[in-house]
Amino acid sequence: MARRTAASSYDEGDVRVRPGRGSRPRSKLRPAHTDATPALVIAVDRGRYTCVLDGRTVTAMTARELGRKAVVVGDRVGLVGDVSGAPGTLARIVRVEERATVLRRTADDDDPVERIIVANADQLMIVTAVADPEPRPRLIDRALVAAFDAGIEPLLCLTKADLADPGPLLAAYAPLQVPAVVTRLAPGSSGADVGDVLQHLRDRVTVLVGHSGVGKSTLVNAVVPGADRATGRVNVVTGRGRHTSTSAVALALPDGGWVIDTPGIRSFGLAHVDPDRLILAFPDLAAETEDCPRGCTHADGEPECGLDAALAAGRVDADRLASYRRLLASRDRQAGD
Ligand SMILES: Nc1nc2c(ncn2[C@@H]2O[C@H](COP(=O)(O)OP(=O)(O)OP(=O)(O)O)[C@@H](O)[C@H]2O)c(=O)[nH]1
Ligand SMILES: [Zn+2]
Repeated sequence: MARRTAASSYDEGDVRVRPGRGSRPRSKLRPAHTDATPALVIAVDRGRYTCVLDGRTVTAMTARELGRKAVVVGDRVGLVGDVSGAPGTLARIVRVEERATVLRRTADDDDPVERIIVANADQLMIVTAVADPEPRPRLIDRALVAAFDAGIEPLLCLTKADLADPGPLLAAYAPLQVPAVVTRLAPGSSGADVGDVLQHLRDRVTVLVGHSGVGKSTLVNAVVPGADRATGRVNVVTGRGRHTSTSAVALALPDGGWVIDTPGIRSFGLAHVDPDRLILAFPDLAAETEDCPRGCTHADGEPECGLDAALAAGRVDADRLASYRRLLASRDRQAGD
């Protein structure tokens, strides 16, 4: 029985399982690799992991003892072997630290499995153009739900404010009290005037999501000098679309913090989202659900939902409740909708 427990913990990929204070012989367990060097995974490409430690870049592969556990961008790992980063060297990842947050990408036609794409992000920047392409509020809603569910703080970024007034979109999201920033093309330049975006990014690990053409690469180039993310829809050299890579990559911000660009995310799987968890992101509303019937989803039309009583009594704001319920309902829509 005890053996099964241990084996299943290993299946979870937790290679840091330690013997319970000398109660079992050490030799039966994996080496603890107390000498492993801590590093951060910033890119993944065909079984090779780009890691940074002490400001240098080291290429690594996963050690066999990790089993099938996936290592993703943002993971904090332990490295052994040659960690010099010298050309041609390859270190080994022997452990993956417990993840504070995980962001999942929904299953789609190309890949039927829902996968973790980024670990340990603390902010999700949802990039939307105010025009060209037109905003897609349902996608914004779904990204917000994914963020709230993952315990990652959302940040709304409205780009191309030189083309249209961001006011209506800001107003539409105001009841959710999500922080928002606005960017535009800097006059006479192809670069973005990123305004106060930087101050929201400093010292944080921010994942960027947004559909094609919203100006995500333009934004990354403006906040990470030298990032050299390709902009524009088509690669002029190859003539092909430039979606050659679908994996995330972390880029260091000059003043501390990371931005993680995610070319692969088209939408989020929300089927797993639990209403009891989502409402925790709305403490004012959550306080009104204590007397809800068991199993109440707090959705529109739920009999005797405490939120309706609170609304009738004027204890909650009607726009905020409507926004919350709209987000809740976005779980039931098609992923790409
Ligand atoms: N007018 C205006 N155009 C912008 C702005 N930001 C980006 N663009 C333009 O919008 C187009 C798309 O920008 P990208 O940065 O490549 O967009 P992206 O989101 O990275 O697109 P994908 O890589 O396809 O996902 C480019 O032609 C940019 O020059 C802006 O603030 N205002
Ligand atoms: Zn309820």
